[in-house]
Amino acid sequence: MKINKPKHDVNPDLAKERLKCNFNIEEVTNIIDGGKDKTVQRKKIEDIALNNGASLDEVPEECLSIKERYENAVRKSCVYGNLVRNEMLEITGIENFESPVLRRTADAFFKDISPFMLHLGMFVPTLIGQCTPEQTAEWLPKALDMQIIGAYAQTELGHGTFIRGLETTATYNPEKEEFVLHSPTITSYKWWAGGLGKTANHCVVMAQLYTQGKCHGTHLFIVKIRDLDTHMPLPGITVGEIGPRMGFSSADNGFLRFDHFRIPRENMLMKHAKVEKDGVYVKSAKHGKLTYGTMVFIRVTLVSEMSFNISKAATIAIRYSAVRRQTELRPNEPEPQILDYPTQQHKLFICIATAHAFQLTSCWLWNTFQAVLADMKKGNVDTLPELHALSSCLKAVSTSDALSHIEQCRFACGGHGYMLSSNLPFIYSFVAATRTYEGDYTVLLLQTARFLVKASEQAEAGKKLTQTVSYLNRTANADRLNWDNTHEGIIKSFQVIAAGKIGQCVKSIRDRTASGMDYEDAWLMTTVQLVGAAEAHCRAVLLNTYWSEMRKITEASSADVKKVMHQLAVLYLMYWALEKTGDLLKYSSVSKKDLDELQRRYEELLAELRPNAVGLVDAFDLRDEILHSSLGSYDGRVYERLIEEAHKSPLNDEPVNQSFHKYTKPLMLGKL
Ligand SMILES: CCCCC/C=C\C/C=C\C/C=C\C/C=C\CCCC(=O)SCCNC(=O)CCNC(=O)[C@H](O)C(C)(C)COP(=O)(O)OP(=O)(O)OC[C@H]1O[C@@H](n2cnc3c(N)ncnc32)[C@H](O)[C@@H]1OP(=O)(O)O
Ligand SMILES: Cc1cc2nc3c(=O)[nH]c(=O)nc-3n(C[C@H](O)[C@H](O)[C@H](O)COP(=O)(O)OP(=O)(O)OC[C@H]3O[C@@H](n4cnc5c(N)ncnc54)[C@H](O)[C@@H]3O)c2cc1C
Repeated sequence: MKINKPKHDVNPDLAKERLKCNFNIEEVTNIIDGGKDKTVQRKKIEDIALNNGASLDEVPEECLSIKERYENAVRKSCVYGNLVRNEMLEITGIENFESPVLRRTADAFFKDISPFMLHLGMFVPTLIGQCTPEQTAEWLPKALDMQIIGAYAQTELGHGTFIRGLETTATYNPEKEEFVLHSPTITSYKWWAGGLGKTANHCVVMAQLYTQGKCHGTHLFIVKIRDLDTHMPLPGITVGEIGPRMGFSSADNGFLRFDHFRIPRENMLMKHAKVEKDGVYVKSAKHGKLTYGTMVFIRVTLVSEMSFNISKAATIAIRYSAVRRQTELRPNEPEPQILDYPTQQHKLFICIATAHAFQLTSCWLWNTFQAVLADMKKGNVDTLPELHALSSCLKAVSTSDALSHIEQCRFACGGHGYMLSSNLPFIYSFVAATRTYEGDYTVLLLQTARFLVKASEQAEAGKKLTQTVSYLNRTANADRLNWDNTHEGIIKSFQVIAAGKIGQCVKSIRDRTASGMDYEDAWLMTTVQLVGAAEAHCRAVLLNTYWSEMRKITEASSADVKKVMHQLAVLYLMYWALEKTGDLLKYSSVSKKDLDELQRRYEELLAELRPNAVGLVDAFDLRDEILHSSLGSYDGRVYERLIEEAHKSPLNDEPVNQSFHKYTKPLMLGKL
């Protein structure tokens, strides 16, 4: 298999690591991609993106000013967007515009984020999910062809989480058959939307719909905000960029204020509800939250996005750890590679396993999502609450875990991991945002908790529950599980922990209401426990899904690949069992002896995986142009690249910086 042709000789330590690898790397790559044909397709698309050369920055993007950075990102986005439109979509098929493969090639162009990302990531999916067929025919081809560029403007300065509290109004005027969009307060400014500040000429806006004197709650509207020719904001629109932030530095997150801005009636996205010409409001949706569909879609895709980001960080940190040597173990012996330290393996091997766990879970979640969409097409919305609960907790936990694992990868690279040229700080700050956007961690776990409490009550009443909570049927009456030191035993114990925590929440709420509290207060007082219960449920789902999908997907694999995939999944189970020993002690009969045994086996497993560590990250098949890392390149020439990158610093353009003559010298001479 052709991967990453090295420009230089490969670092000898890294070369030796590759000789140690005892499984077929290409076979694992195919598993990750979802099949051999998918690998071939991915490589074809990557070749298109990478052969283009537009990704090459003469000056690293982080060394540019805010304006230059944005302008450079727009330049690259146009080249990239053109490639997506003219070449890549032909290969994936236009219906797969959100393919993770396209997302992956974007990283060859941007270390940070493209200002067009939200156009493809949220604007287009909203048109697909929220338009009538006539509206789709009107807007979608233009959006896919980049004739119009859109943003998703939902969050306001005063409200992100509580969508029902949004203040922007859309008031229908039947005489003119128009909606009037207005921002009545400071807190009603639209705030945060990616690409809105300078790039987009259209946006989807979430606003409170008023017609015939009545408010019907939040609905979506498509709004043209800039002239297509001059790009000037239209009269009645105030739009701009919200200012520098922790990451997302090459995109233009925006603010937007409406001053009685008029749009045609047809610009309300009317798939689930409409306003007739005379102002009559008609709701066709069978579920009240279908206008939140784009958020559910993105939460589903974020699980695979987290797998991709962890795999990047793990590749960088593991290749670096094979090259880096530090500290004499015994006098007069060479310093070991830092990858030989079990503490380093503990930080890093879980990252490889987690990337696999999230990838397999994301495929399973995607299939569940498609099945729910198919149900909804037939008018059945019964499966939506379970999908909402599932996508909420998996989004919350996958983004949160990804963030802490990526931080561990940075720690694992010592001082050099702090360099932007390592790319780890970019990956970290990008992923840090995912824990907040598209629904904050705590808020989404509380959504899952609502579903779990109801499910637990149904199990108590003897009702048969749906698949992801069916363990509540089995464990409703279980008190403490008899510890069973097998893989299935660990998974079962996580289901028992989840059931126990949910049961405890139900009990706390009941005790509190019994002592006179109203339900809302009892719920509020229990929310710390409810978040824990939803997290426990999510862990049970992740462990179970990873284990069963791994076994399915490796059924026809070679013995060596089966073995290493199995080892990774076992590592994942053991890691989480050891992380949650308190819960295991509370909800199962596990003893100190069992836990000591688990710890010993975990440490042995780290040692067993050690020879395959570099092979396992090579199997992610992340080309250097996508990794952008001085520490993680395929050739392992870490020190040469660090020096090369240092020379690119604009401060090295001249031997003496002018500030010496202006400030430092006068200070030295006492003339300041
Ligand atoms: C080149 C190719 C590119 C392809 C790109 C592909 C992928 C992209 C990958 C990565 C993306 C990259 C970059 C993206 C960058 C940035 C994107 C950021 C975009 C945003 O950041 S964009 C704003 C998102 N902003 C939120 O995320 C707000 C969170 N806040 C909420 O989401 C709600 O506000 C909530 C749920 C907290 C309360 O809402 P509420 O107050 O209205 O609801 P309420 O409490 O009344 O619940 C009544 C009943 O509805 C149920 N329910 C609620 N939601 C439901 C749903 N969605 N579906 C089904 N049921 C639902 C409840 O569970 C309950 O059910 P029950 O009654 O049975 O218990
Ligand atoms: C990089 C980035 C890009 C974004 N892009 C977009 C975009 O393109 N379009 C868009 O519309 N929005 C976008 N957003 C906004 C984003 O969706 C919101 O910031 C997010 O949903 C969180 O809402 P909030 O900011 O109102 O947080 P808040 O809800 O104010 O949260 C603050 C704290 O309060 C807690 N909290 C809030 N409510 C509850 C509750 N009910 N129970 C317990 N605790 C609670 C939270 O847990 C959190 O700790 C973006 C945000 C970021 C950071």
